[in-house]
Amino acid sequence: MHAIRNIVVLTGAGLSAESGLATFRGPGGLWEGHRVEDVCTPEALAQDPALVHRFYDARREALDTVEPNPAHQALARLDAAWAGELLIVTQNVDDLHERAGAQRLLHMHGALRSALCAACGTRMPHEGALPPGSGCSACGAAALRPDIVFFGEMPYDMDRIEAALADADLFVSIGTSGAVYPAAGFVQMAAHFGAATLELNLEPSAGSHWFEESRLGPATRLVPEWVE
Ligand SMILES: CC(C)NC(=O)[C@H](Cc1c[nH]c2ccccc12)NC(=O)[C@H](CCCC/N=C(/NCCC(=O)O)S[C@H]1O[C@H](COP(=O)(O)OP(=O)(O)OC[C@H]2O[C@@H](n3cnc4c(N)ncnc43)[C@H](O)[C@@H]2O)[C@@H](O)[C@H]1O)NC(=O)OCc1ccccc1
Repeated sequence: MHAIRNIVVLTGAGLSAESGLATFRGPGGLWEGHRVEDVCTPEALAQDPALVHRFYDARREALDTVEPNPAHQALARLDAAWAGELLIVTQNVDDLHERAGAQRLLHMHGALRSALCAACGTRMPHEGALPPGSGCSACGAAALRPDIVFFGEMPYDMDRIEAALADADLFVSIGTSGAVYPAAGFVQMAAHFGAATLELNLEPSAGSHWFEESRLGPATRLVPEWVE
């Protein structure tokens, strides 16, 4: 096996589960009987902006009640120590990666601590509740929305992600069910360009068969073991 220099790590809700944040497809999924698809689409935002804004206000507020766990901390240590290329691509909208100290990180599905102007496209840090019709400081339009990539919307930084996958020697997927695209297709892309592929997950995922190796167990055990 060729030397590992360039690593891409993909993370999902399972990474933050042991910090106390609900996953999407675990028991009692995220939202008061709402399917995520019902509150996480442009149509839902158009139909019932108050519901969608309240959904993300509640998740933003919950961030103050949780802490990064040993899996987040291990990835931050790897980020600080790894001399080669490393890119942590998270599907998570929580801020636990960066609170653990991760730097080489991108949120492909947006972030709770950010707001997006639907009129001019400006993204800006945001704390606290975000009522519908909040004004954009860049263009003045009353068009701020949660800075979240909804279903049917293009994820952020796909060019950077695809370039990193094409150069990767190792692709590692942690705490994701492999149910949502384009993230679920990254393992195939990385393998196509010759990367070794490793999955760390509590249970087999929809994409496990694409990985050369799958280790099953809680992220707080598997990730520090893998990093050390
Ligand atoms: C449902 C699915 C079939 N639908 C899609 O994939 C759609 C449509 C689609 C596109 N291409 C396709 C191809 C085929 C089929 C469908 C599609 N994709 C999209 O709409 C995407 C955008 C999707 C992004 C939606 N936003 C999210 N999040 C933000 C919101 C929010 O967070 O509220 S997705 C959201 O759901 C996904 C949930 O998955 P996971 O994170 O994996 O969580 P889950 O609960 O499912 O699983 C947890 C896992 O962890 C494990 N686990 C649990 N505890 C632990 C533990 N303790 N330790 C370790 N592991 C653990 C469990 O075993 C489990 O496996 C994440 O991506 C998450 O971000 N956009 C797009 O395609 O745009 C088009 C386009 C293209 C070009 C140009 C313009 C437009």
